[in-house]
Amino acid sequence: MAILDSVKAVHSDLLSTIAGVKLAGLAWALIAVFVLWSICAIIFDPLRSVPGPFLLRFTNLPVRLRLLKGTKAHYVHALHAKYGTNQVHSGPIVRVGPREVDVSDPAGAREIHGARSGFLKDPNFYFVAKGMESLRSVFSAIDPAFHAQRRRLLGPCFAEANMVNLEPTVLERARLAVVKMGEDLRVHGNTDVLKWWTLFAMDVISELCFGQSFHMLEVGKKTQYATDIAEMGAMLPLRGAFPWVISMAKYLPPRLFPFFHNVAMSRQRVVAYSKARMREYLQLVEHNPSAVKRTLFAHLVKGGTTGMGLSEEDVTVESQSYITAGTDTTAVTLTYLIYAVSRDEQVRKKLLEELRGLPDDFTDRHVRDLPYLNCVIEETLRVWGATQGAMPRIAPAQGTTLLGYRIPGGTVVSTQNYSIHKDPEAFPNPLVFDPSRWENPTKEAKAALMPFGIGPRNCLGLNLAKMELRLCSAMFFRAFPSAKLSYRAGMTDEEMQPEINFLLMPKGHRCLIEVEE
Ligand code: HEM
Repeated sequence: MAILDSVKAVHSDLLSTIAGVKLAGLAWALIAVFVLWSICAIIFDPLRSVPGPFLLRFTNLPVRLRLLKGTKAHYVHALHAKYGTNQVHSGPIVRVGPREVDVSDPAGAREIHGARSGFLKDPNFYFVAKGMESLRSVFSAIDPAFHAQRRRLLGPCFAEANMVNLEPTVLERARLAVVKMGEDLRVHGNTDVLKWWTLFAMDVISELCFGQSFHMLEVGKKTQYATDIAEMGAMLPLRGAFPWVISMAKYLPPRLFPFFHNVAMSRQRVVAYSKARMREYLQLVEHNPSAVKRTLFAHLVKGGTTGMGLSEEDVTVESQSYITAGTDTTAVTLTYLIYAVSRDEQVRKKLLEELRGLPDDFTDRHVRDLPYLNCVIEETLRVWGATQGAMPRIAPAQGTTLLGYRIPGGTVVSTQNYSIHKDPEAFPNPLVFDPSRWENPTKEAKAALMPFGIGPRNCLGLNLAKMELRLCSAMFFRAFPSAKLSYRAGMTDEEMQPEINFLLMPKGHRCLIEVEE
C-alpha cells in the first residue's frame, strides 16, 4: 500500500513538473515570438525613419486614449515640438501610430489636401458605416468622383452670390440671440454666450435647410432634435479612437450598454424628423411657393421635387450633415472671439472704434470689409477656430513621398490646425492673440492659415460661416461694449481651456459673460 502511495506521489510530482515545464516553455515561446515580431516590426517598418516615440511603432493606444480625453491634439503638438526635425530631414512630421503620421508643415498640408493629391478622407473617421454608403453626404463622401459631382451641384447654394438670399435669416436670428443675451444679463447678471450662439447657429441652419427654424432661441433651450444631434456627437471621440467598438455596438444588450442604445434611438429620431421636415418643405413649395422661405436648396427644388440628380433623400441627408457641420463650428468660434476680445482692452478699444461708425440697421454690406473686424476674425480662427483637431487622410495605394519621407499606401496621414496655426515662422509669438498680425500679413502667414481646410474638401459653408461671424460679433460688441468673462456661478478661466475632439470646445461647455455697470 505504502509503495503504491509513493508511486502515485512520484507520478503526480512528475505530472506537475511536466506541466510546469510545459507552461514555462510556452511562456518562453511566446516571449520569443513577441521579441522576434518586435525585431521584424522594427526592421521592416516602412515608417521607421519618421521620428516619434518608440512605443508608437507598435501601438497607437496612447494616442487613442488621449483622443477620448480630448487631449490628443495637445499630445501630438508636443510630439512635433520634441521630434519635429532632425539632421536628415527638415520638416515637422511625426509618427503617431504603427501606420499613422501627423504633418504640421503648411506646405506639407497643401500637398496632402490639394486637388489630385490622391489622399482620401479616412472612412473610419468620417463615419461611413458598411451598408450605409447610399447615405453619403458631401461631407462624408470618400469617392472623389461622387464628391466632385455633389460639390458641383451644391456649390452654388453656398456661393458668395447666394449669401444675399441667406442673409435675412442670419440677421433676424442674430438680432434675437443678442436680445436674449440682454434679457439674461438683466435677470441673472450674466449670460452663457456658448449656449446662445449654439441655439442661433442651429436655428439658422435649420431654417436654411427646411424653410422653418427650430425656434430654439425663442424657447431658450435645445429641442429634442438638437439634443439628439449632440448625443450622436458625443459618440465621435469613441468612434475615432475605437471604431470597432461602434461596429460591435449593435450586438450589445441595451440594458447593459444604454449609451449605445440611446445613440441609436437618437439617430432614428434625427432621420425621421429630417425626413418629415424636408417632406413638409417640398409640399409647401409645391402648393404655395410664394409662402416659402428661401432655403439653401431653393434653386435645386422645383415644384415640390428635387432635381438635378439629387433625390429627396439626398437633400435630407445633406441637411443633416450641414446641421452637424455648421452648428458647433460657428458657435464655438464666436464664443472664443468674444472671450478673446473681452479680455484684451487694446483689441476691444480698437474694435469698438471701428464698430461705432456702423448704422443701427447695419447689414453684411456694412461689415464685410471692416478691416479690424476681419483681423479679429482671422486671428480668432487661427488661435481658437473650432476645427483644431486631426483631419485624417489615407495615403494613395501606390504610396507617396512627403517632406522627404517615403509614405506607404494606406498610411493614415493627418494634419491638425492646432499645430499648423502655431507655426512660429508664419506666426511669431504664436500663442499670443494678436489681430494686428493680419493688418499686413506675410505670405507665410496667409499660407499657414487654414481654419476652413484647403483643397477640394475645404469647408462648403465658408461664406455662410464668415457672414455669421461678422454679423454676430459686430452686433454683440455694439450691444455689450463692456462685456467681460463672468466669474459668477463658479465660472473659472480653466473652463475656457480647450478640449479637442476634432472640434474645439471649452472644457466647461459654457462661457459666462457679464457687462460692467
Ligand atoms: C466657423 C465655422 C466653420 C469652420 C471653422 C469650418 C471648418 C471646416 C473644415 C476645416 C472643414 C474640412 C473638414 C475635413 O476635411 O475634415 C469643413 C468642411 C465642411 N464644412 Fe465647415 N466650418 C464651419 C462652418 C460651416 C457651416 C456654417 C457649414 C454649413 C452648412 C459648413 C459645412 C461644411 C461642409 C458641408 C463640409 C464638407 C465639405 C466637403 O467635404 O466637400 N461648415 N468645415
